[in-house]
Amino acid sequence: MAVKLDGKKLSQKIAVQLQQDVEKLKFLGVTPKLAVVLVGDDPASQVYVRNKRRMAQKIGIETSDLTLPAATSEAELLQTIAKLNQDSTVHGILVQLPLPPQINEETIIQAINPLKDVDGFHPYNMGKLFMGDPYAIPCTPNGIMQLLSEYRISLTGKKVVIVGRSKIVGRPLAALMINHNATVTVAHSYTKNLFELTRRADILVAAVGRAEMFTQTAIKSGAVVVDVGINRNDAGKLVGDVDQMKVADVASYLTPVPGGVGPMTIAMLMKQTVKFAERSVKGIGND
Ligand SMILES: NC(=O)C1=CN([C@@H]2O[C@H](COP(=O)(O)OP(=O)(O)OC[C@H]3O[C@@H](n4cnc5c(N)ncnc54)[C@H](OP(=O)(O)O)[C@@H]3O)[C@@H](O)[C@H]2O)C=CC1
Ligand SMILES: Nc1nc(=O)c2c([nH]1)NC[C@@H]1CN(c3ccc(C(=O)N[C@@H](CCC(=O)O)C(=O)O)cc3)C=[N+]21
Ligand SMILES: [Mg+2]
Repeated sequence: MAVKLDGKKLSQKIAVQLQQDVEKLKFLGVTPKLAVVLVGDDPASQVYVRNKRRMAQKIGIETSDLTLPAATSEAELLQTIAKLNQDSTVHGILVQLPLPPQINEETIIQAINPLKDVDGFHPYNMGKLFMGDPYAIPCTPNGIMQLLSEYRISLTGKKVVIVGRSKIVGRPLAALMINHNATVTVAHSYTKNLFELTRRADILVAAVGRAEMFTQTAIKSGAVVVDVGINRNDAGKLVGDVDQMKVADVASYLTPVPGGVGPMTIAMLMKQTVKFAERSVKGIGND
């Protein structure tokens, strides 16, 4: 049976550390503040907003949630971002993706001050990441790396297959894992013979968004399996991209859904916000 990579447990441990960092900041007169902009009502984004609010409260981070109607124009959203960029009490800005079709995602991401870009999606931050010198690391990839590290799973020399090439998960994770000396292959909807490829992976990351599409036939015996997917199955239950029951028999380590990558994403979002707040105070923080 695979060992569970317990993201919920690790995220709680990180929250305790962050609580202390926030206390220090408050002593110096600074309260870390994260602004989250949600346009419309994407279901995965709503789960994110809810869980994020809960953890921020626990740590002592102030959050301001701006929910705009699905019909919001690009110009209106740009105005909202400009205000947040100018507001010196706001340390982190997150615009939830996907955005409605009338809004160009690239235009919006580029409008966020890269120094407040907690997601790390701005081309400046993506560029820094790909050059091996990140300023802000995207939260889901960062959470996966922290979780592997916690369980002493090394990336050096490992064959990694990432299924999915989105800007939220697949692309930045590939960059991070290259930076950590893994040999990385990124698969997507045009990949041929997908399971032949995934069966060769020492570490498989599933980030597709299709309920339980990976079964034991997709996995090498003893592989580490990271399930990023958040889907509803036919019964309305929250499930990942991996058939957990079947894969647990062949994998060495496996992230559960829920309780794996999701809580780590939120913990990394909190950590990045605190880091940005620390950088705004002279003399504390690492860089
Ligand atoms: N746990 C967490 O913290 C997070 C979870 N998620 C979840 O992870 C999943 C993926 O999210 P996200 O990256 O935003 O999704 P996107 O929809 O942006 O990307 C999905 C990727 O999967 C690829 N793909 C689709 N179908 C197949 C297929 N049959 N075979 C191989 N590849 C395929 C697509 O290929 P192509 O590029 O060719 O279209 C694309 O690259 C979702 O379930 C989402 O809810 C997302 C973010 C955080
Ligand atoms: N700009 C942007 N950045 C993102 O990082 C981003 C985004 N937009 N849009 C939506 C996706 C999705 N996402 C999730 C994060 C945490 C959980 C999460 O908390 N999951 C819990 C769910 C527990 C539950 O409530 O049942 C778990 O897996 O245990 C889910 C989904 C971040 N995303
Ligand atoms: Mg769009």
